Amino acid sequence: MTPAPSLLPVSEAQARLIAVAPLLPPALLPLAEAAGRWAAEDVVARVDHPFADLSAMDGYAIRHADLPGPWQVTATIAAGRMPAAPIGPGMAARIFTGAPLPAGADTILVQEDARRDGDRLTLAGDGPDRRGAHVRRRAMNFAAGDTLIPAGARIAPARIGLAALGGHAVLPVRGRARIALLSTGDELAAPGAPLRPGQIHAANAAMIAAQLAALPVMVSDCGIIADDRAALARAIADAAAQADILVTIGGASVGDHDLVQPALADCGATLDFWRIAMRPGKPLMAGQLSATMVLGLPGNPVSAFVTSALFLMPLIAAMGGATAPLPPTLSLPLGEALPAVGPRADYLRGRVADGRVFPVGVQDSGVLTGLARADALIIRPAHAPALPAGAFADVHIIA
Ligand SMILES: Nc1nc2c(c(=O)[nH]1)N[C@H]1C(S)=C(S)[C@@H](COP(=O)(O)OP(=O)(O)OC[C@H]3O[C@@H](n4cnc5c(N)ncnc54)[C@H](O)[C@@H]3O)O[C@H]1N2
Ligand code: MOO
Repeated sequence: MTPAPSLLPVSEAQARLIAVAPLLPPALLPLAEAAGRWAAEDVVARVDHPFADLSAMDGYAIRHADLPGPWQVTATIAAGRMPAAPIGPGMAARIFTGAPLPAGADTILVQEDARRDGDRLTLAGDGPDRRGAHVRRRAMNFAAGDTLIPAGARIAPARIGLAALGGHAVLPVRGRARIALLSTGDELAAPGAPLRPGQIHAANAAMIAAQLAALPVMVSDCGIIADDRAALARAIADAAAQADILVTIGGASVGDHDLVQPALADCGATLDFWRIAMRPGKPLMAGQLSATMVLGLPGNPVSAFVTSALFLMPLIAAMGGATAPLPPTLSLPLGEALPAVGPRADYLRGRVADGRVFPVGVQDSGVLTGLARADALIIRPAHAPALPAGAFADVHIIA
């Protein structure tokens, strides 16, 4: 048995990978295309929002000191127009949501609380409960010069809206990572292809491409390469030449037919690390071939999925400029007791229900049915003690 100390802890392996991840070149993209990328520089507001004190309701702009009225309505102000004149004591302006208050006004009387008779306005309900009621103050959202999206933050939909409000039509981001997927193994046939005796359908490339679908990537599936060192080396060299990240799948372990590492060496690749203290995913390898980052994922489908979630997806985020590329963790109470953990951190397939997380399915790295029902990975650190039901455990959400 391989002694535990030769296995690299997960967090150390992630840190090493992120430390050597090269940044993709910067680009300016229209707002709609920038969604899901990471800001390459701070995005700074070019205007105040709101640009002035605005009404938040349809009603009347008044002076709070004039309550309880009555008032003389002297003007009408719609959104998109500026008030023509200030209002003086006893005066009110008809105003609509989003319109700027006239000088002198400090409060909005909502129309449901007002009675209008010609230009005469009286209080019909409770009226505003405070000075400044229903007024959105100038720059209460942001002021010109404020940072709207810090460099390295993911550009989520609300941030697209924020950038548009702040005066931006294009955003500084980084290019999409070109990912080449190379599956290896004599036993693999393409999905849907007829099976020769001894063969199975290759599942991992399609699964990983789907896992990356929400990330800024261009995925090329370079197909299945037989367990032949020279053929594998040729395929690796060809695929790496066109990719920012080459992902091999299978052949990462120690068997006589696990040829990825020797084939990578034949191509002149350097190996940064191999074998992680995790289950599944132990045989993961990481290295570089010229400017291309190389990740060698284990072939077992659950191992491939978990190492993709913990290493490939963070690598893509790091190359895309993310300041926090690692998957977020959430602490949830366990739905059932879990045993103590050995020298490899355990990533159990779990399902969240009623605010608790339950292990789901057979926990074997070759059995995909459990993962297919899972929406979380329950993280059990190496050497962690047994936990009773109700104890908290960290999870990564994978759904
Ligand atoms: N003596 C040892 N044997 C193994 C060790 C070890 O430390 N010593 N590690 C085990 C662990 S842990 C894993 S994980 C696997 C990973 O091995 P490989 O990366 O070399 O993967 P393969 O042998 O190529 O395949 C493993 C398994 O997965 C199936 N497979 C492969 N590719 C695909 C694909 N694209 N789609 C679906 N299924 C795939 C393959 O047929 C095998 O059944 O090694 C252990 N062995
Ligand atoms: O990494 Mo392996 O997945 O433990 O079977």
